[in-house]
Amino acid sequence: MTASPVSSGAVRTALSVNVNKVALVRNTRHLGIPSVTRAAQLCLEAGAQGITIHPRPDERHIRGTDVYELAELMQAWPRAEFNIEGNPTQNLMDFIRQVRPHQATFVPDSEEQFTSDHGWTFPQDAERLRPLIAECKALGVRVSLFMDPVPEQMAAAQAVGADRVELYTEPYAASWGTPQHAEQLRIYAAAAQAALDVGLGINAGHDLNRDNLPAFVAQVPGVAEVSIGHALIADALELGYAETVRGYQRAIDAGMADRA
Ligand SMILES: CC(=O)[C@@H](O)[C@H](O)COP(=O)(O)O
Ligand SMILES: NCC(=O)COP(=O)(O)O
Repeated sequence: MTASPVSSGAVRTALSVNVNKVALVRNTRHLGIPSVTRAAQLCLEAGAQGITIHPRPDERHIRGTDVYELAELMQAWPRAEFNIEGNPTQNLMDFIRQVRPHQATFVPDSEEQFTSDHGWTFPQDAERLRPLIAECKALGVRVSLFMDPVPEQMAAAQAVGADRVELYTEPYAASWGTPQHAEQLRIYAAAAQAALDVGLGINAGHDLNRDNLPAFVAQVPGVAEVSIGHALIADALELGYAETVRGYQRAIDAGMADRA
């Protein structure tokens, strides 16, 4: 599913479900359950507009086999998007070359990193990213750069060839329910506007959930995609995938209804 990154008010925020944590549970036994492809299928049937994975080099959750099995599954869902995240200086590019997903999200994680916790930094990262971005785009794969919400960094992200930025939203999520929430929204809105102003699309992710999602979608302009995994899969353990995805869709719809 694509969205225009320019007319922020017209952008429909797509939900891309990250199934990393289904794989994490699956990997604790040699039984193949819970199935990652079944989880993706059920989420897509319930209305998710995409599936996201982050095949880390240590295969702590998503394994190489998952990448190819999900790519095959996505063939049956031509209106949905496949988003593969990773560090392009590690193992990501081989998957991109072989699978050609709709989107590659470049994340500057080290191999042993506990989870993603920061974005790229310019100008330091520009020259090593530029050829890798160009290769993805030559393969017809959209490139999104995982970024901290720093307005001054957005022009450099565009200049290196990115199509979109994914705003790293843990600081926003951590502010939920605190006096800092309003200020965090202003920070992310300014970063998103700076990205829109240079023609970048806006994605967002990390620690988003049903509670903090509506305000983010309402107050941060032009969010084309949210990729959500940890909290959504946790909710699905209680509610099931279908009801959970519908709940997250309602949260997005509520945010869009409140857009200025
Ligand atoms: C980039 C990001 O914020 C997440 O998509 C990432 O996939 C989280 O990785 P873990 O699921 O390994 O914590
Ligand atoms: N890019 C963010 C993502 O895919 C999932 O992050 P989280 O919801 O697991 O924190």
